[in-house]
Amino acid sequence: MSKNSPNRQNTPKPEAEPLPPVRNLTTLVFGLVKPYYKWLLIIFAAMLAETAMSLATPWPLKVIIDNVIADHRLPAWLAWIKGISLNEHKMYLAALAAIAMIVFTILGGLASYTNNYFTESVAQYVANDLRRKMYHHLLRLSLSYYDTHQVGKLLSTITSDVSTIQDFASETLLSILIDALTIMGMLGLMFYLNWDFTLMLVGISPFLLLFVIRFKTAVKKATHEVRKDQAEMVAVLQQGLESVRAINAFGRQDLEEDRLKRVSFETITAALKARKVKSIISPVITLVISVCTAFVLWRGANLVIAGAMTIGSLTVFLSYLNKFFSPVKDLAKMTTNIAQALVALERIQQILETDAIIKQKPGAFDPGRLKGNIVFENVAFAYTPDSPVLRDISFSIAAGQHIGICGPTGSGKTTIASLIPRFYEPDAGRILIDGVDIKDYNLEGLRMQISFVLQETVLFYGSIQENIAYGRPEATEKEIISAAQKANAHEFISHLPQGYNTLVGERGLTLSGGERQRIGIARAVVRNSPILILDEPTASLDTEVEKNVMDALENLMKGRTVITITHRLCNLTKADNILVVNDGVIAEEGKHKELLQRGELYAALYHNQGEGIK
Ligand SMILES: Nc1ncnc2c1ncn2[C@@H]1O[C@H](COP(=O)(O)OP(=O)(O)OP(=O)(O)O)[C@@H](O)[C@H]1O
Repeated sequence: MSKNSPNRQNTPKPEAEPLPPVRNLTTLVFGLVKPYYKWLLIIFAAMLAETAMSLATPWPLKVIIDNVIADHRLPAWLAWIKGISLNEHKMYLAALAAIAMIVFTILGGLASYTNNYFTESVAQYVANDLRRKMYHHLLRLSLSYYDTHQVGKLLSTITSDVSTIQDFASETLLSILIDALTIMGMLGLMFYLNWDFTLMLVGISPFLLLFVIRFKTAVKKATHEVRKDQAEMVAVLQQGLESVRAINAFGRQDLEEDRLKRVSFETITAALKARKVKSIISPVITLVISVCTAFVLWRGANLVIAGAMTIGSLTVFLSYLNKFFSPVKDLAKMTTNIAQALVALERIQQILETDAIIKQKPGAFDPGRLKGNIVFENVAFAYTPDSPVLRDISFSIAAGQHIGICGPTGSGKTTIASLIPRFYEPDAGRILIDGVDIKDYNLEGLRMQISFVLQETVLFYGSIQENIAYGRPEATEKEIISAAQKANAHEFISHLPQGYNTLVGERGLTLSGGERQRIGIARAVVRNSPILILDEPTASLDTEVEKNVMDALENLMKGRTVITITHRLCNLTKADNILVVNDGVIAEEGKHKELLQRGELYAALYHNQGEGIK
């Protein structure tokens, strides 16, 4: 069975998810925002301006209360107004305070606009970079990674976790910084207005902070659970929708719905648990705030009566008090967002840190066009350490030879072929092409020399033309048409509504199995690589269609080294050599007739097929 078969993809796989070290998160974040440092500088300047304006807003009120309504001494910076007569200077002051209020608001608004716009830009671009970085990485991982990771969960990280980071960067992060700046500015001004009140506030803050930090750990743990369950849910949905044909065929909609029901309920339970933890923070902080405000009101009233404080100062103080606790409260609420962002970052980091990459040797070189001489020397391989699939495989194929690989199902035929383009690495032994270990070639160059026609040809969404040219995008229209002719596909393509421009693949026109295979063959013709691997290319076709596809394959095979994996032994009668694989070793080797005469495994397989599948 080919590795791309839906059955294999749909088997739920165990998933190990160790958390990455947090120190690497800083490196990740730093690397992500570094390209946008100019925007960050603009954001920072705008943030300072916004904070300054927010701090300045209550001061006109103080001037009105203390210097216009009451007769307090003018502060030094307003002394120049004194020259004007008393009544006039009061009107002057009132107008000035009113204008100042408007100016502060306008400047604050402008700063906030700049802030928001640039922060959103940074967030969008960082999310874009993250998505692309992850996709880039995922597309280059060894196929063994996908044997143990569900695609649905990966999808969930690329979409949901990246959006969490984006929202955090565009909304929460900005607020946290503004809040922190505001708190610092306010503390300074509050000390200036009345230091003993301020000391009291500062005294409470560490307790609040401790409380918030203590809860952050709990919230983060709960958030982790929620995200895990959500990803599980996406995996179930993705698997179900992808297999909708099989589900309908077996009438097992109920089973799939039950699967979703289970994970969906698990998500609810985890989300409610997380909410329970989060909900404690807000009421506790509100209580602390109201106790402080009550104290300031009581003590402030006493001070004003005793003449130790002006009403205007008390008003500014109260307004700051309100403002002081609002960022503190926000910061507490943001604990949740911070926890969510950290969890998302960790999940992203986990993907980016996976080094299940086929390693490129230093000095690996592009082989250029190979002749196609293939040698396996004592190759052993296992997908999982405790169950070896290939044990000691040695064979050689001369350039231009056509060899067949057959054997009972599950004996390791497809695995042998997967090692040649290095989809997986052998655990022992080596593979040479044209006398050089394939590890010495760079991956891209090596893979360029190999074409596949598999049991099912995957069509990508796009035109037939693009699909044929998938393995060599620079192919000309003439080359594409000539390839389609060699693949016996030109005729049916010409009859399609838009010919070579007809859209196929998901949401496009559906082609029959035989038509898809011929597109697959045309694709291999266009790629024109010296090594060709055919893995059961006609297994899913009926005899009539198979003949047509076989003719096309004959055209494709000319002048190339070809490895044909097949159960239909009658397709191997012309092969230069046949390897009969059994239980991870080569049990027999020879030409069709020789193997039949020998009367062992090959002969048994051949006769088991009733010699009929001819
Ligand atoms: N991705 C994988 N992860 C784990 N085990 C795998 C994987 N692919 C194949 N195997 C196992 O390795 C063994 C050999 O599989 P392989 O597909 O190479 O056999 P095959 O001879 O091509 O089988 P078939 O004739 O059914 O296509 C089987 O036992 C199979 O279950």
